[in-house]
Amino acid sequence: MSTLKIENLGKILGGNTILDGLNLEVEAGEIVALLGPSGSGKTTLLRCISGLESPDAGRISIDGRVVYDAGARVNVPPEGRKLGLVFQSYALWPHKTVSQNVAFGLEQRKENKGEIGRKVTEVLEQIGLGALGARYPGQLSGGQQQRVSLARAFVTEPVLLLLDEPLSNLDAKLREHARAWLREALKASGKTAIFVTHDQSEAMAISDRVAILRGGKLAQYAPPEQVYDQPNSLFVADFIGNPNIMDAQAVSTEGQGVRVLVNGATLEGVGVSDPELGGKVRAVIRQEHLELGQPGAANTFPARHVNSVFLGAVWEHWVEVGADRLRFHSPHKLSGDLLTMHVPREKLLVFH
Ligand SMILES: Nc1ncnc2c1ncn2[C@@H]1O[C@H](COP(=O)(O)OP(=O)(O)OP(=O)(O)O)[C@@H](O)[C@H]1O
Repeated sequence: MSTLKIENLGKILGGNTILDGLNLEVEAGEIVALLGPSGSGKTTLLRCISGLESPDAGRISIDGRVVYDAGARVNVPPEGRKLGLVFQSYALWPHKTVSQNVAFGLEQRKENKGEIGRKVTEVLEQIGLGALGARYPGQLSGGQQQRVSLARAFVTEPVLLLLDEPLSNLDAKLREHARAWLREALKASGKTAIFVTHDQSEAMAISDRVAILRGGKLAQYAPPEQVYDQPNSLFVADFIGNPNIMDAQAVSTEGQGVRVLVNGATLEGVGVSDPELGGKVRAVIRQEHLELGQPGAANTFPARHVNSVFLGAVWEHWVEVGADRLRFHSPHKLSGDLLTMHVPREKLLVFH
């Protein structure tokens, strides 16, 4: 049984369709990232799951219980959905200590005082804040405050955690550490979690599956490696990882393989969506799959070197091929104007 099941969810706001018959299932213990362009409906979806927003159509079940059903007029309020919410702003009480902040949800439920103390100590230990229970939020770093907000969500033993851009208030360096820590903490707790992020690497680093939204629908829902290596559409290929994209023409096909004409060169690639022979297609090459090749070798094409920038660990090089500018990385500086570029045939993705 899935911990979260969303069926045909619809939401209209200000006359616009924001969620458009969306379906999504999250298994127990799974971490799912909601990723998509601005305005694709990520926050609205999270708010509908939480009960803070009411959908207009469809059904939401949490842990096997229907919490929203448009047809049956079921709409369980947020506090009845057994959720843990973690906000971007942390939303901590400034005048309460860390322990008091974490205890708050349990006190609201009128749990036994001794039991509350035990649970708070346990969750603070678990989340690496054991020594900081007596401090006030103002005496903590951003990363520590984020941990408190997570501890506060954990302590109520929710069946599902909803996190709204949980790391976006941290500076870049802290954020990189925090994403590894957040995945570890969620996995150690065994909790099911769904989070919204604008950051692709964060989505991929933390989640088991990425749900990519486009116009209120699911564009692709798959593990991070699959979304990256096997995007199911040009939209997903382009959205994830900022790849090189060129106009091309499909010349012939053989099974999944497709031969394309790109800027005068004939290359072999993988057809993701059925290309029409002679028709216009788009050829996608990720930056790390483009490399220098030997003139005359298979799947190579000539290019003119136009620019290079040093990024520390690697050089980023820009080359021109016909009207296209392509980007690739290498550990070396480039010499020479005219280059031969190579792309392995399984790394050239062709979209209709
Ligand atoms: N109260 C509202 N009334 C009308 N339109 C709204 C309202 N709230 C949100 N919208 C619109 O709904 C769409 C989806 O918004 P939502 O915040 O869910 O997207 P998002 O994917 O989270 O975007 P972002 O990445 O920018 O946070 C946007 O076009 C937004 O302008």
